[in-house]
Amino acid sequence: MIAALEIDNLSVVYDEFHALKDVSLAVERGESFGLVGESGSGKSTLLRAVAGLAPISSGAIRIDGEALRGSKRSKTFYRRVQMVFQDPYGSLHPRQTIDRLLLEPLAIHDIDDSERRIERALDEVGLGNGFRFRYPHQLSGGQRQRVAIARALIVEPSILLLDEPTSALDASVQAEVLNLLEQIRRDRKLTFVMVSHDLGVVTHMCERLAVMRNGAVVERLSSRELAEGAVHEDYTRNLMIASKGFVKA
Ligand SMILES: Nc1ncnc2c1ncn2[C@@H]1O[C@H](COP(=O)(O)OP(=O)(O)OP(=O)(O)O)[C@@H](O)[C@H]1O
Repeated sequence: MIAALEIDNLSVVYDEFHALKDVSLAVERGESFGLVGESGSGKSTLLRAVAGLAPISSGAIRIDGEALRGSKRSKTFYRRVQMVFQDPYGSLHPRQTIDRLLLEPLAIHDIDDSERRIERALDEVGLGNGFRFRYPHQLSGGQRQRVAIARALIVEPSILLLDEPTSALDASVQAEVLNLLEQIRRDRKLTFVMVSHDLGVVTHMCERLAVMRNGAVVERLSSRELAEGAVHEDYTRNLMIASKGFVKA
């Protein structure tokens, strides 16, 4: 079976600095895959490279078997991968209504049918049509993140890249948004790649994960293995100790 996302020997180099070194991963369709690692280990860079937001120095990224690189990537390629960032304030333009914010990706991808899609997306993230003409500052943090999720979903991607999607939220709101994401993944049969510094969140949401250090993958394991402390690297054990509330290694 063709993997939803295949990353082969991917490297990203900024000037002389190797932010990613020969990273290889395969994520199956419908799977929720986690990326963990200390700050600066390259997790966001990996997501950004898949989304076309970081320059690929060498290696390949395939989505549903289709490999395209650099400027040769088509719009439909990008449409299949959407990203949700940690800080919805940063990703939602403050002077645009929710309606405008949702129309923007539709315009970029030349998608008609905006009325139906906006209604469906808002409904799906638990915000009714009443939110359409509000501005981001008129929403709570959790509601803003729901808008960011709706904005990613509206172009009907097959993969959602989630970069610390709930780290900026209070604990109870965090659980609500994680449950919402899980529901959406099942309903839409989406593939997730999720970055979180919180190992509890990753093991709750993902079946398998990769541990990153200094731009490389140092260990791959299942969430069950992580939860049971069946890890090989001391580095992974240290991440477990550092992650608040996670099983002590
Ligand atoms: N545009 C850029 N130019 C130069 N260096 C960059 C750029 N983007 C990221 N880096 C560097 O690449 C390394 C990896 O950064 P990245 O944001 O991927 O780490 P991360 O694991 O996501 O960290 P965090 O958990 O703190 O978000 C860091 O050392 C960072 O400074």
